[in-house]
Amino acid sequence: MSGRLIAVVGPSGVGKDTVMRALAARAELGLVRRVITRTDAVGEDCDVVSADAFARRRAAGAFLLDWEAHGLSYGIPVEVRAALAERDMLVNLSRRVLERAAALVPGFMVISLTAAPEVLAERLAARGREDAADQARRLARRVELPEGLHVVEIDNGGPLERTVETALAALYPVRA
Ligand SMILES: Nc1ncnc2c1ncn2[C@@H]1O[C@H](COP(=O)(O)OP(=O)(O)O)[C@@H](O)[C@H]1O
Ligand SMILES: O=P(O)(O)OC[C@H]1O[C@H](OP(=O)(O)OP(=O)(O)O)[C@H](O)[C@@H]1O
Repeated sequence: MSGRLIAVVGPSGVGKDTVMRALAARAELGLVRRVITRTDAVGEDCDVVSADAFARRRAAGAFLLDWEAHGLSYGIPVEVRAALAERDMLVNLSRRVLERAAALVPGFMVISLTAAPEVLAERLAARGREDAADQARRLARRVELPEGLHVVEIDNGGPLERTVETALAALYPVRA
Protein backbone atom coordinates (compact mmCIF):
# COMPACT_ATOMS: atom_id res chain seq x y z
CA MET A 1 0.00 0.00 0.00
CA SER A 2 1.69 3.23 -1.07
CA GLY A 3 -1.07 5.85 -1.12
CA ARG A 4 -2.46 7.66 1.89
CA LEU A 5 -6.06 7.53 3.02
CA ILE A 6 -6.99 11.19 3.53
CA ALA A 7 -10.21 11.77 5.46
CA VAL A 8 -12.05 15.05 4.89
CA VAL A 9 -14.21 15.86 7.91
CA GLY A 10 -16.20 18.71 9.40
CA PRO A 11 -19.73 19.85 10.15
CA SER A 12 -22.59 19.45 7.73
CA GLY A 13 -22.48 22.08 4.99
CA VAL A 14 -18.82 23.02 5.52
CA GLY A 15 -17.95 21.88 2.00
CA LYS A 16 -16.41 18.40 2.37
CA ASP A 17 -17.70 16.97 -0.92
CA THR A 18 -17.10 20.19 -2.81
CA VAL A 19 -13.50 20.46 -1.59
CA MET A 20 -12.85 16.77 -2.29
CA ARG A 21 -14.05 17.10 -5.89
CA ALA A 22 -11.97 20.25 -6.41
CA LEU A 23 -8.86 18.55 -5.01
CA ALA A 24 -9.34 15.48 -7.20
CA ALA A 25 -9.57 17.77 -10.23
CA ARG A 26 -6.22 19.33 -9.36
CA ALA A 27 -4.08 16.38 -8.21
CA GLU A 28 -3.65 12.63 -8.68
CA LEU A 29 -6.12 11.82 -5.93
CA GLY A 30 -8.88 9.24 -6.05
CA LEU A 31 -12.32 9.74 -4.49
CA VAL A 32 -13.83 6.97 -2.38
CA ARG A 33 -17.43 6.31 -3.50
CA ARG A 34 -19.49 5.70 -0.37
CA VAL A 35 -22.46 3.38 0.05
CA ILE A 36 -25.32 5.29 1.71
CA THR A 37 -28.95 4.51 2.58
CA ARG A 38 -30.12 7.90 1.34
CA THR A 39 -32.84 8.56 -1.17
CA ASP A 40 -31.34 11.67 -2.73
CA ALA A 41 -27.71 11.74 -3.86
CA VAL A 42 -27.50 15.55 -4.37
CA GLY A 43 -23.95 16.86 -4.01
CA GLU A 44 -22.20 13.50 -3.82
CA ASP A 45 -21.59 10.66 -6.23
CA CYS A 46 -22.44 7.74 -3.96
CA ASP A 47 -23.90 4.26 -4.18
CA VAL A 48 -27.51 4.67 -2.97
CA VAL A 49 -28.87 1.47 -1.40
CA SER A 50 -31.84 0.34 0.70
CA ALA A 51 -31.40 -0.44 4.40
CA ASP A 52 -31.78 -4.16 3.61
CA ALA A 53 -29.15 -4.08 0.90
CA PHE A 54 -26.81 -2.18 3.22
CA ALA A 55 -27.26 -4.80 5.97
CA ARG A 56 -26.60 -7.63 3.51
CA ARG A 57 -23.41 -6.02 2.25
CA ARG A 58 -22.26 -5.32 5.79
CA ALA A 59 -22.84 -8.94 6.81
CA ALA A 60 -20.91 -10.09 3.74
CA GLY A 61 -17.89 -8.04 4.83
CA ALA A 62 -18.17 -5.51 2.01
CA PHE A 63 -17.17 -2.53 4.19
CA LEU A 64 -13.81 -1.48 5.54
CA LEU A 65 -15.65 0.96 7.79
CA ASP A 66 -19.28 1.76 8.41
CA TRP A 67 -21.29 4.00 10.71
CA GLU A 68 -24.65 5.62 11.27
CA ALA A 69 -25.42 9.33 11.36
CA HIS A 70 -28.37 11.59 10.49
CA GLY A 71 -30.60 8.48 10.46
CA LEU A 72 -28.57 7.02 7.58
CA SER A 73 -26.03 4.19 7.25
CA TYR A 74 -22.70 4.88 5.53
CA GLY A 75 -20.18 2.30 4.28
CA ILE A 76 -16.67 2.52 2.89
CA PRO A 77 -16.12 -0.36 0.43
CA VAL A 78 -13.20 -2.70 1.17
CA GLU A 79 -11.99 -2.05 -2.39
CA VAL A 80 -10.41 1.15 -1.09
CA ARG A 81 -7.45 -0.98 0.04
CA ALA A 82 -6.67 -1.97 -3.55
CA ALA A 83 -7.07 1.62 -4.73
CA LEU A 84 -4.57 2.75 -2.09
CA ALA A 85 -1.94 0.57 -3.72
CA GLU A 86 -2.08 2.99 -6.66
CA ARG A 87 -2.58 6.45 -5.20
CA ASP A 88 -3.78 8.73 -2.42
CA MET A 89 -7.51 8.44 -1.79
CA LEU A 90 -9.87 11.08 -0.36
CA VAL A 91 -12.77 9.93 1.78
CA ASN A 92 -15.61 11.77 3.53
CA LEU A 93 -15.74 10.27 7.04
CA SER A 94 -17.64 10.82 10.26
CA ARG A 95 -15.43 12.39 12.91
CA ARG A 96 -16.55 9.51 15.13
CA VAL A 97 -14.77 6.83 13.06
CA LEU A 98 -11.37 8.49 12.71
CA GLU A 99 -9.65 6.40 15.36
CA ARG A 100 -10.99 3.21 13.77
CA ALA A 101 -9.79 4.37 10.36
CA ALA A 102 -6.33 5.26 11.66
CA ALA A 103 -5.98 1.75 13.09
CA LEU A 104 -7.00 0.14 9.78
CA VAL A 105 -4.64 1.71 7.28
CA PRO A 106 -1.11 3.06 7.44
CA GLY A 107 -0.55 6.61 6.23
CA PHE A 108 -3.88 7.91 7.48
CA MET A 109 -4.40 11.67 7.76
CA VAL A 110 -7.26 14.09 8.30
CA ILE A 111 -8.26 17.39 6.70
CA SER A 112 -10.66 19.11 9.09
CA LEU A 113 -12.70 21.85 7.41
CA THR A 114 -14.21 24.70 9.41
CA ALA A 115 -16.57 27.63 8.74
CA ALA A 116 -18.63 29.98 10.91
CA PRO A 117 -22.11 28.75 11.97
CA GLU A 118 -23.92 31.32 9.81
CA VAL A 119 -21.92 30.19 6.76
CA LEU A 120 -22.88 26.56 7.45
CA ALA A 121 -26.56 27.50 7.68
CA GLU A 122 -26.45 29.43 4.39
CA ARG A 123 -24.70 26.60 2.58
CA LEU A 124 -27.05 23.89 3.83
CA ALA A 125 -30.01 25.99 2.72
CA ALA A 126 -28.42 26.61 -0.69
CA ARG A 127 -27.63 22.91 -1.15
CA GLY A 128 -31.29 22.12 -0.45
CA ARG A 129 -30.83 18.37 -0.02
CA GLU A 130 -32.46 18.29 3.43
CA ASP A 131 -35.66 19.90 4.66
CA ALA A 132 -35.49 22.76 7.19
CA ALA A 133 -35.89 20.48 10.23
CA ASP A 134 -33.09 18.16 9.10
CA GLN A 135 -30.87 21.17 8.32
CA ALA A 136 -31.45 22.44 11.88
CA ARG A 137 -30.59 19.03 13.37
CA ARG A 138 -27.40 18.90 11.32
CA LEU A 139 -26.41 22.41 12.44
CA ALA A 140 -26.94 21.45 16.08
CA ARG A 141 -24.68 18.39 15.86
CA ARG A 142 -21.40 18.76 17.80
CA VAL A 143 -18.57 16.26 17.44
CA GLU A 144 -15.05 16.66 18.85
CA LEU A 145 -12.02 15.40 16.94
CA PRO A 146 -10.08 12.64 18.71
CA GLU A 147 -6.61 13.44 20.04
CA GLY A 148 -3.39 12.11 18.57
CA LEU A 149 -4.16 12.02 14.85
CA HIS A 150 -2.38 13.85 12.03
CA VAL A 151 -4.94 16.63 11.44
CA VAL A 152 -4.64 19.60 9.06
CA GLU A 153 -7.29 22.19 9.91
CA ILE A 154 -8.40 24.47 7.06
CA ASP A 155 -10.93 27.32 7.12
CA ASN A 156 -13.37 26.83 4.20
CA GLY A 157 -15.33 29.98 5.10
CA GLY A 158 -13.68 31.83 2.21
CA PRO A 159 -13.28 31.06 -1.50
CA LEU A 160 -13.01 27.42 -2.54
CA GLU A 161 -9.82 28.12 -4.49
CA ARG A 162 -8.05 29.31 -1.33
CA THR A 163 -9.02 26.12 0.52
CA VAL A 164 -7.79 23.99 -2.37
CA GLU A 165 -4.42 25.77 -2.52
CA THR A 166 -3.95 25.43 1.25
CA ALA A 167 -4.86 21.74 1.18
CA LEU A 168 -2.56 20.99 -1.78
CA ALA A 169 0.32 22.75 -0.01
CA ALA A 170 -0.30 20.64 3.10
CA LEU A 171 -0.66 17.37 1.18
CA TYR A 172 2.20 17.88 -1.26
CA PRO A 173 4.78 20.17 0.34
CA VAL A 174 7.42 21.33 -2.12
CA ARG A 175 10.77 20.08 -0.91
CA ALA A 176 13.60 22.59 -1.01
N1 LIG B 1 -15.62 27.64 -0.25
C1 LIG B 1 -16.91 27.66 -0.60
N2 LIG B 1 -17.50 28.82 -0.96
C2 LIG B 1 -18.81 28.87 -1.29
N3 LIG B 1 -19.66 27.81 -1.30
C3 LIG B 1 -19.13 26.62 -0.95
C4 LIG B 1 -17.76 26.48 -0.58
N4 LIG B 1 -17.54 25.18 -0.27
C5 LIG B 1 -18.75 24.54 -0.43
N5 LIG B 1 -19.69 25.40 -0.83
C6 LIG B 1 -21.14 25.10 -1.07
O1 LIG B 1 -21.70 24.74 0.19
C7 LIG B 1 -22.72 23.73 0.04
C8 LIG B 1 -22.37 22.55 0.93
O2 LIG B 1 -21.22 21.92 0.41
P1 LIG B 1 -21.00 20.35 0.53
O3 LIG B 1 -19.74 20.04 -0.23
O4 LIG B 1 -22.25 19.62 0.17
O5 LIG B 1 -20.72 20.23 2.11
P2 LIG B 1 -20.63 18.98 3.06
O6 LIG B 1 -20.26 17.80 2.19
O7 LIG B 1 -19.54 19.32 4.04
O8 LIG B 1 -21.95 18.87 3.74
C9 LIG B 1 -22.73 23.36 -1.45
O9 LIG B 1 -23.83 24.03 -2.06
C10 LIG B 1 -21.41 23.90 -1.98
O10 LIG B 1 -21.48 24.30 -3.32
O1 LIG C 1 -19.94 12.45 12.85
P1 LIG C 1 -19.82 13.64 11.93
O2 LIG C 1 -18.41 14.04 11.68
O3 LIG C 1 -20.73 14.76 12.30
O4 LIG C 1 -20.34 13.11 10.52
C1 LIG C 1 -21.63 12.53 10.40
C2 LIG C 1 -21.96 12.31 8.97
O5 LIG C 1 -22.13 13.58 8.33
C3 LIG C 1 -21.53 13.53 7.07
O6 LIG C 1 -22.45 12.91 6.23
P2 LIG C 1 -23.07 13.54 4.92
O7 LIG C 1 -21.95 13.78 3.96
O8 LIG C 1 -24.19 12.68 4.47
O9 LIG C 1 -23.72 14.88 5.41
P3 LIG C 1 -23.24 16.37 5.15
O10 LIG C 1 -22.91 16.47 3.67
O11 LIG C 1 -24.45 17.18 5.51
O12 LIG C 1 -22.06 16.60 6.05
C4 LIG C 1 -20.31 12.67 7.33
O13 LIG C 1 -19.79 12.16 6.14
C5 LIG C 1 -20.85 11.59 8.21
O14 LIG C 1 -21.39 10.54 7.45
